[in-house]
Amino acid sequence: MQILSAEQIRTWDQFTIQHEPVASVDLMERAAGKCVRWLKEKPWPGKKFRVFCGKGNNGGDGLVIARLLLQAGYSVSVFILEFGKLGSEDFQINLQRLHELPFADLHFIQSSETFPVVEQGDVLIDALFGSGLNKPLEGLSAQLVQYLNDSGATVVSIDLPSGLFIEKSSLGNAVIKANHTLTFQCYKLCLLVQENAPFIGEVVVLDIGLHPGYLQEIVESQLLLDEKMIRKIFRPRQRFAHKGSFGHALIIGGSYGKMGAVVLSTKACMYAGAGLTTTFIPNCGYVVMQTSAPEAMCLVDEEEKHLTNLPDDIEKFSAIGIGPGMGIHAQTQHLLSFVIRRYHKPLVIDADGLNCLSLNKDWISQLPPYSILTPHPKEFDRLFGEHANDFERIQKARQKAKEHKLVLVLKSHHSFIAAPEGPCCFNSTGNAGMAKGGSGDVLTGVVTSLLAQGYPPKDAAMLGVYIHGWAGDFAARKFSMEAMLPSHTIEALADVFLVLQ
Ligand SMILES: NC(=O)C1=CN([C@@H]2O[C@H](COP(=O)(O)OP(=O)(O)OC[C@H]3O[C@@H](n4cnc5c(N)ncnc54)[C@H](O)[C@@H]3O)[C@@H](O)[C@H]2O)[C@@H](O)CC1
Ligand SMILES: Nc1ncnc2c1ncn2[C@@H]1O[C@H](COP(=O)(O)OP(=O)(O)O)[C@@H](O)[C@H]1O
Ligand SMILES: [K+]
Repeated sequence: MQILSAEQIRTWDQFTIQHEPVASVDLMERAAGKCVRWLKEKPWPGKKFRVFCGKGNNGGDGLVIARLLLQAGYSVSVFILEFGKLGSEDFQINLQRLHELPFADLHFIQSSETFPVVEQGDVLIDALFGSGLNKPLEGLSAQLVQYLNDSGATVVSIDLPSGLFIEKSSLGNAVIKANHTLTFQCYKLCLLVQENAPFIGEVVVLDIGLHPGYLQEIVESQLLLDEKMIRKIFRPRQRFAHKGSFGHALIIGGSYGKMGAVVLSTKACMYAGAGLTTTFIPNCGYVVMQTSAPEAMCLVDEEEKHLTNLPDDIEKFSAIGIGPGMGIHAQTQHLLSFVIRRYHKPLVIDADGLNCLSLNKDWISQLPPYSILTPHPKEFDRLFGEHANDFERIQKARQKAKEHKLVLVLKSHHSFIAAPEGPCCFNSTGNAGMAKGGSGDVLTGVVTSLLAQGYPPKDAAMLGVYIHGWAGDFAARKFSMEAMLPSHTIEALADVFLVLQ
């Protein structure tokens, strides 16, 4: 699914109006109709709707929703936030239509004294502002948003939680805290970033039938990964394949007390299909590794507790994943520098591998082209400097991916993948049960495995991130988000591949 800018969404509306063709007010009717259909499917115990409208087209949507709910027999009150300006054309038309209903309960909010009493069981429909927001809310609008947020009632936002910017940070601004966001036609950037988690609640994308022809006219710049895209990347195993067909992966990691990380990566690498997997670990981890991952071969550093010296012939490996649990000892940093100089194919670098890189930033420009780095936001900031918000991080990831020819995976609920070429992607799988130490190590193993199997680096990152989250979703269904472990995510890769076949 494409992720469009506010400007593109406006143009898409206009394109639809022209090419379907459909009158703008009828498109609004259709959009609101979809919202009402969704609302009707829910039980809403109080069944009392309070619709808050601005005077733009988002408010227009609110008026149509109110009318349709009224006609369906629900109890509805409408509150229009008054700015002293005339509403948009479609707003005015729909205000008139609402007035024509004999039983419309309509109010205008002109000051905080006229804020209505809101009860906990009420369902608030937030149609104050949508994609037309042009500055942070202030004055009466901001007060109303605060008032509604404090009410404790369930909030359903139409298109966007009011006050939320689509493409820039809204941190510190007055924004509606929605329980559900019914957004039109496509995902928007603001609904994918971690920092907006308090505002967006459950996101439902409603197909309002915008004209598909428009999508052929635009250059794809950011996508939300979906199963269809993943199936295009995934390559089923050939019948006559042998273990040599699926590459030989090397996982480098571990230190005293952190052997679990490299064990998880190693197992994930095998479960994701690598032909052969070798690990390079400090001596203290030998028994641990051989016992917990007997299918993997084990190379052991002479040093007991941390990594120091690799054998010279690392070029023979089809892919190398480095970092899980390896610590940042000076000798381990040196080992990373050796790998960067000696190995010429793309690397996968995670966790302490990234931390070692942060301590030696000039190595970033020396990384083999198309290496895959998988930082979480803190690791990302250590590498590329402090960022005030997620939008800045995403922008920086795009820039650094191009500048250094890297594939950057910024991990989060919707992990973001930036590559030197082509559209950037957000992931759509995964759940909060994966917010547990070790989940990242599993991802390292999966991506290294796919790289070893010959997937191009960006594909390995996209497929890896997607199936990692998908496996997490299977694990959560089986064990609950609370009790699931990264080990369960590894085992659930089996469920993913069974579906993908
Ligand atoms: N045909 C269309 O264009 C469709 C539009 N739709 C709805 O239209 C919305 C966009 O409508 P609009 O472009 O009219 O914009 P909005 O309704 O989001 O808001 C714009 C209005 O609010 C005012 N405003 C913006 N920022 C403000 C601020 N900080 N403080 C106070 N006032 C502010 C503007 O001056 C304008 O009057 C979408 O979010 C969607 O809900 C849907 O009905 C689908 C079809
Ligand atoms: N709430 C969540 N929703 C979806 N995925 C999540 C969530 N929390 C964590 N994850 C995923 O789990 C992994 C965590 O990685 P990381 O932060 O490196 O953890 P660790 O280093 O402890 O293993 C990432 O791939 C991330 O996308
Ligand atoms: K809204």
